[in-house]
Amino acid sequence: MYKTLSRNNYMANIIEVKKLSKRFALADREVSALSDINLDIEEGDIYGIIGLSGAGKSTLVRCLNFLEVPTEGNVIIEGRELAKLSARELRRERTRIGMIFQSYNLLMQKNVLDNICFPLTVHGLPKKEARAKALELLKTVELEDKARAYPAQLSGGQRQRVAIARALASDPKILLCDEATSALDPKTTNSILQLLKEINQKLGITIVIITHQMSVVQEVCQHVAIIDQGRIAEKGQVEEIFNHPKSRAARLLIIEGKDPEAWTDGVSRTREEIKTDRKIRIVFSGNSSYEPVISNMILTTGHAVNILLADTRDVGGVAKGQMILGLPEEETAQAAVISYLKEHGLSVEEVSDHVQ
Ligand SMILES: Nc1ncnc2c1ncn2[C@@H]1O[C@H](COP(=O)(O)OP(=O)(O)OP(=O)(O)O)[C@@H](O)[C@H]1O
Repeated sequence: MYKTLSRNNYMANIIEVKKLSKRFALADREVSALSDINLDIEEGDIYGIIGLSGAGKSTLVRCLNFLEVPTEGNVIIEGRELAKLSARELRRERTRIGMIFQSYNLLMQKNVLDNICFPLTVHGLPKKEARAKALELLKTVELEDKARAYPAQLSGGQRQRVAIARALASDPKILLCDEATSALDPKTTNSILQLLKEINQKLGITIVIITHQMSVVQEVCQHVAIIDQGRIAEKGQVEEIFNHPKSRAARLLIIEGKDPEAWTDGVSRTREEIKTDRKIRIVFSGNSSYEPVISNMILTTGHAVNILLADTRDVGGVAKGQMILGLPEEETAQAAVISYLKEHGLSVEEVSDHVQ
């Protein structure tokens, strides 16, 4: 249960998933949603679980708090084996695990304050105390001025903030987020992710984020597990997996992006222009600023490249992310471009049209 960090310093796993499988029995057949899942999530981590549609993400997140009981295996929360708990103990355990969803799940007939008070009064907290706590939580999510508003009067981002405040009301140790930003535009997504980061740092809550977007994982997660057809394809530190994706699923999610808007408008036009299909992927992992690198490369080598995919962000003046470049036709020009990029500290790998 404990990992040694140094001689006197131990990092505890707050969630352990052991050999977990989940099968659903249908009238005529059985569906295997998850097979042999093993995960260790450290206390204080922001852990991403990413996969394509149907991979098993939602089933896995529901198994983490036994809303869905696994067919085999176990989940251990702070040393307590969920499979061994009575129904009552399980209900108590669940109050320490908050959950938010893509669809917010707010009570539309109640105002914001009452939505947050509801789980508190249900658990017996006097109304006055519940309201005081709900008002505090509204400050945490920066919605003090919306206490009397109804969910229908709020934007998607504001509704998700209310859902977060409600999830925090029972002082959880863990917050599970199931596609919590999938319905939001990029700017609102970012503000919700920053709020989750703040909650993680200030309140010390461990956060598990289920998503199909690598950009979400990159923005906030320290560790990630990639799930493919119900199995863990790859797991580890986000930066390591992003820089060197090995499994088919990781390469699909990272290199092809599955985020079609990330591809530049000129993909088809560019493919005609370059007459060569040779493409490389470069990864910016922190010590280079991408615009000067690419423009300096063109100036120095005299060879142009086509930017087929640019999924880069400026983090405090430092480039993070990736680009896929279409190389010039001539082999000597290709070699010059590749060696320039490598000399300037970028990781370079060849990519094919279809990730295998
Ligand atoms: N209650 C259920 N009964 C039968 N099959 C189910 C049930 N829940 C999920 N499944 C199946 O399990 C597999 C995994 O589904 P799940 O919803 O966990 O995937 P997901 O990665 O969350 O997908 P999405 O991103 O599309 O929501 C799918 O094949 C799905 O059809």
